[in-house]
Amino acid sequence: MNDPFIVALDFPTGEDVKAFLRSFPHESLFVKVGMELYYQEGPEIIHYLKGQGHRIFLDLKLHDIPNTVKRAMKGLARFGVDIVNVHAAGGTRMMEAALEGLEAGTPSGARRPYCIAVTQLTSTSEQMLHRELWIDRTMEETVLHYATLAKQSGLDGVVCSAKEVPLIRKQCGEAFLTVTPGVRFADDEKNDQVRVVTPYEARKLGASFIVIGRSITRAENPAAAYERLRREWKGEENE
Ligand SMILES: O=C(O)c1cc(=O)[nH]c(=O)n1[C@@H]1O[C@H](COP(=O)(O)O)[C@@H](O)[C@H]1O
Repeated sequence: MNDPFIVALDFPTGEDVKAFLRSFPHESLFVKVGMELYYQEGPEIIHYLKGQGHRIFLDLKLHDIPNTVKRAMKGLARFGVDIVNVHAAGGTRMMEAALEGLEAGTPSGARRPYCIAVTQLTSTSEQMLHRELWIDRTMEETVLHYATLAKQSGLDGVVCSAKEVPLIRKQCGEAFLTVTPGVRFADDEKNDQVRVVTPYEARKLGASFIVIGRSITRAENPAAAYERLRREWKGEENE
């Protein structure tokens, strides 16, 4: 079944990943490999997960000068992952370069990975935006502006909070992907996340995919937590 859920495999080793995935012996998941795992295990873990039939969001959040991003993306395109990302704050020329690299590196006959841009991290509050980052606009205006830049650069979508999805859909169209972390069950700790919604709220707001980590990966019974996610997404467990 193709669930719109991307499970963040934020683990320090491949062994931890394998132990976690033993809870899902018959499932092809959509998983996210981020910095913690990739910086330890490298391309090997990508090949392993692909070999197990999982779809992959390789979340390395590239943010550098256009030439560097282009060349890095050219190499990443060879892995055959489904989604990669950059920071929209790198600007339109950097985002265009990311796409050029992906197009150049994708083997002929293969599909280019989707490229999406992080707008504002879901750990960023409105207050932090103004006081610390000196961004003089509201969170919604800022996220919408970055989404527009990503769209103008030819990217396939953005990473944002589900709270911002309705505005982005209106401005950037229904086909533009909205991938939304900062998802928690109502009784979960928020941890370092600030712009948080429940799975049911994310669906109501129109998120294309939700990214969910600790609520599943740190659950006592990950398979049961994943089933709860499926039920909540469908609205079967909401008042
Ligand atoms: O790009 C991301 O995936 C990302 C962007 C963002 O704004 N916020 C965010 O939490 N993430 C990632 O989404 C995952 C969320 O994990 P949990 O907070 O454990 O559900 C982590 O792997 C983060 O690196």
